[in-house]
Amino acid sequence: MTRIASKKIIIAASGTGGHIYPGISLAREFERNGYDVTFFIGNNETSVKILTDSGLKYIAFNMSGMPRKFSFAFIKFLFKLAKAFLKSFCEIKKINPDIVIGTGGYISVPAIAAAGILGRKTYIHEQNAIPGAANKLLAKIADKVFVSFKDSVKYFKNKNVIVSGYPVRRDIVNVSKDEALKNLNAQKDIYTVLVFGGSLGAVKLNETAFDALDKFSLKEKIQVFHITGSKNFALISEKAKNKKNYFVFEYMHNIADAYAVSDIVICRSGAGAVFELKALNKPAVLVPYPFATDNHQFFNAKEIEKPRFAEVIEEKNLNAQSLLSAIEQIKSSKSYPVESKSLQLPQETIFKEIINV
Ligand SMILES: CC(=O)N[C@H]1[C@@H](OP(=O)(O)OP(=O)(O)OC[C@H]2O[C@@H](n3ccc(=O)[nH]c3=O)[C@H](O)[C@@H]2O)O[C@H](CO)[C@@H](O)[C@@H]1O
Repeated sequence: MTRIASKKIIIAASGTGGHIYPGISLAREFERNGYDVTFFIGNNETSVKILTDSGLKYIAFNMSGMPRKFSFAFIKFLFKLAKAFLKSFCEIKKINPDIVIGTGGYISVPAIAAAGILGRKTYIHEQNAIPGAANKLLAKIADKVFVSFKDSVKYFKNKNVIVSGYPVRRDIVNVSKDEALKNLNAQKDIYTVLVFGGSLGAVKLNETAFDALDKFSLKEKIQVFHITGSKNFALISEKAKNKKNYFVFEYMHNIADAYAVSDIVICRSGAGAVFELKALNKPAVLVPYPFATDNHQFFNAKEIEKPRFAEVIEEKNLNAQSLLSAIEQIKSSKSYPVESKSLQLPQETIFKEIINV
């Protein structure tokens, strides 16, 4: 067993919470073990907002997602990619880590490629049931590939692939309900619903959830925490302004508290949400984002639909009535199976796999 000597690592992650939070979980695990962590992120609003709140060091790159069609925007993207590669190369030489980890988003591509050329150990984590284009490409050069889902091993042929699971943040699993109730100034013993549409929000889900919960509140006393994202925060806040026990947020850095107090969650099925719900054994209504690459959110949702933690509604079938029925179905079902929890968090598994080479 050879131990890696340098106590510095770089984590490249960008774009959405689903890519960045697993990077943060890994960063915390490396920090716990005395490592100095620097993030490479894209300079988009979500990435900067999450990293600033985390207090972790980061370097922002001028990068955005790859346009799907060949166009002027695509040529601009290639230009930015080349610049990001050069910048990654220089920053990796300066910081001098032995390890570079990519947890997704296009920033992983220049970071892992430059690290590979500089002879550093490189690792990637794929969150989704069906891998994205960037990770399929990077798997060809990375030393190891970590995946959340057992079924996604098949997409990485001839590679050193490890099923680690999704590194859910420690605070999400550790927060106590009493503490969370206090932090949110929430009521105890009242049916509590958390609504959110992934890290970027979801307009149709927001509006339909509001209407379904409006009907539900005529039959049941409920309390709602609704995270809207920026696009229709103003609209949902306006609709909810005269409603009792209906709290609207644009974004919640302390979503752990909202999970802890809720009896049911209505959300998209990004890998982050699915594995957080799984870790908490929390019943949910999932509405997969229909335009996710290869419909991966639908397949993510299967992870908790099969053991019946969740009702899944495809967006084409989403309306206030179908959502209300799913909520009522879950509320009346007493027996959601409780999974035994693994004692080792995925970030601990990944840390050990990387360090004990
Ligand atoms: C639209 C899109 O392409 N979404 C993708 C994006 O997910 P996206 O980031 O939208 O959704 P995920 O569910 O994977 O992750 C969201 C994360 O943000 C956190 N959160 C959210 C709202 C909030 O107010 N506070 C907060 O902390 C959640 O707890 C979760 O950890 O990356 C995921 C992982 O690759 C993919 O599965 C998704 O398909």
